[in-house]
Amino acid sequence: MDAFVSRKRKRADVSQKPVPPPAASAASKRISASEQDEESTDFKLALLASLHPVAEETTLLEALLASDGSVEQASTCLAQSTFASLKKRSANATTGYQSSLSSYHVNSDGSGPAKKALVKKGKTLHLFSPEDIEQHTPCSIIHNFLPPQQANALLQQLLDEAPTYQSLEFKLFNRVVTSPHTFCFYVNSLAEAEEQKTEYIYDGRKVENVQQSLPEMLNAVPQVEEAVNREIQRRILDFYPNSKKLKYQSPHPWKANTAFVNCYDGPQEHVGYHADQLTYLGPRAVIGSLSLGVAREFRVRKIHVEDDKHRKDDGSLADAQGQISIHLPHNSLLIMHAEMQEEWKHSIAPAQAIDPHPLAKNKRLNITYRFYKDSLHPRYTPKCKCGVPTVLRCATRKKESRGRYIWMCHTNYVPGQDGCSFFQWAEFDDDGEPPWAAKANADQERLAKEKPSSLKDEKDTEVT
Ligand SMILES: O=C(O)CCC(=O)C(=O)O
Ligand SMILES: [Fe+2]
Repeated sequence: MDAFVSRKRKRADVSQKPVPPPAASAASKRISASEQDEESTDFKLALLASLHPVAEETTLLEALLASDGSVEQASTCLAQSTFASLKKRSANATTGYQSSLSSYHVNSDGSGPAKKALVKKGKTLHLFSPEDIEQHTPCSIIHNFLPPQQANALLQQLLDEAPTYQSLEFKLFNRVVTSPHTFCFYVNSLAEAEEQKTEYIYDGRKVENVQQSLPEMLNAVPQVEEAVNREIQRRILDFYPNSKKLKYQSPHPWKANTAFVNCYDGPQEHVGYHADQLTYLGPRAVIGSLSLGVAREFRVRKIHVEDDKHRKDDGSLADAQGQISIHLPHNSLLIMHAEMQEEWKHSIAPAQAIDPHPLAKNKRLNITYRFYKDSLHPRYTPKCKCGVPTVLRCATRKKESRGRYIWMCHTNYVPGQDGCSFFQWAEFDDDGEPPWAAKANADQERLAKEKPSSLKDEKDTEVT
């Protein structure tokens, strides 16, 4: 979500290409430009999707290509319906009907993740069962996760708060465009909320609206942590080469110390394809995502290396594979595993029809529990030439740099300000810790000792 939000705020003139840094080496320039191009296409698609919520993503992409990358021109074509292949989004059946992969002649023998692309370009494969989902995507799912009454109590607390959630507004061609859903950011204590507001940077600036997690959100934390840690271990044993954790994946227990809550009110509210920002999570991050209320489709697609095999005749990058749709019913916990953010993109698709939920009516509430690492606090991460802590990105498109991490200037995202295009390769040890981790941990231990014991208990007592 955070990464998607960043793209939308990036700049009003989205057709403008980012300028490469003057002091960078030629190789670095290529990598930076490639990564930013990829970002800018997704950004443009996200803008177009918010302006034309019923158009298919392939239609948006075609309109963008036909308009030489100009969002304004593509939007005009789409609005006038002059774009020859303008299609309405296909009517998704209401989410939640069971179907089986056997109808696709897929052999799921449980011997690790499926290697071959099983869904063709332009097609959507719908998955419902936990076995199919973990075989063919980097996710696992637990249905009926919380005891039903606990899930309803949590949903009710979020529904009470949802009217205060905000959608982001950004300017496009002198129009104010609104993000196609609302959200709120939560941390586990008031002290942490204060720290987020004063020390952390999002989209190149501080954020004002950080809330303390609701009692039922905190109540669910031990269950979420237990399930996510169990699923991480199972994933490693059953799916990773030699049953070993991935390089850069943390060997330590996963904790849920922050949460983004998204509210999708009605079938058209959605979030476009994105990968979550890794700046405070670090490489190979795991995310626990709890869905409540109306069932919706979570779509995933693999990011492909930019090579001739994946190039279309016009030079643009084709999606060699279609998308996979994971159906997320009320009270399901989806775990996005360590290979997800670097290698795949995800979205919540608009729906033509939904089944109203008895409590939530047309709303879906989603909590993405995340683990912010102390060692990636912005006091430690590199600052760009603008003096702002940088954003962590993973190179995905170029074969020669795929999988490498980069610290980049964040200030591009501040409206009215140009960034400095700073970037620097990011180094991590095998466990995903940056070179300054030992100092950060020592600081943490010192702070914990200095903290009066009344403050140490704060998390347990200050929830109202
Ligand atoms: O609503 C969802 O399930 C996904 C939300 C999401 O992708 C995000 O918060 O980054
Ligand atoms: Fe996301």
